[in-house]
Amino acid sequence: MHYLDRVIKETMRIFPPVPLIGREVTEDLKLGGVTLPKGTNIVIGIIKIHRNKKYWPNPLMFDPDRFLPEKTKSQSYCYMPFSDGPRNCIGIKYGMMCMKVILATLVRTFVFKVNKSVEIDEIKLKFSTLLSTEKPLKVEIEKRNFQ
Ligand code: HEM
Repeated sequence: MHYLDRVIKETMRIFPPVPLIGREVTEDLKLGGVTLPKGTNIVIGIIKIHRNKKYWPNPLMFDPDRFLPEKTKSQSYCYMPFSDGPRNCIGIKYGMMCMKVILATLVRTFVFKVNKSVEIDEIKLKFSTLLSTEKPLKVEIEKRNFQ
């Protein structure tokens, strides 16, 4: 389950289900040489942060070991699929638990195959409240044979 945990985290780094969040600036905020006046509406690009090579070397390489316990200490705000701060997701633990149970059940029951693999940088994304792909990604599913 530890490896599955890292696989899910790495998947949500490259493909965060909630790619953007909005906030209102409640007081004048100096940020990188500009001042955002109180009342400004801002969009925080979670997906942009998750794919920024300053924080994630070779960002489009799928590497669950980025989330090994000894490597995760300094990442904090570079990784926030569930947002962060006082209004972050209240369903983090439940959401993680559901994803692990569902994935473990699917992998135990079925074999997943692709005819043609697609590179991560070739996957065109649609940005909305929730992230999705522009075109469906096709996967063949067969019942696993336990004999
Ligand atoms: C993979 C699963 C999930 C992801 C990626 C996710 C992501 C997020 C994100 C990014 C936010 C912050 C939105 C913002 O700041 O504007 C949020 C808020 C929230 N999430 Fe989730 N969520 C997940 C599952 C769940 C589940 C399972 C529940 C409930 C059982 C839940 C309940 C909530 C609630 C109530 C808020 C609003 C919190 C507030 O405004 O104080 N989420 N979620």
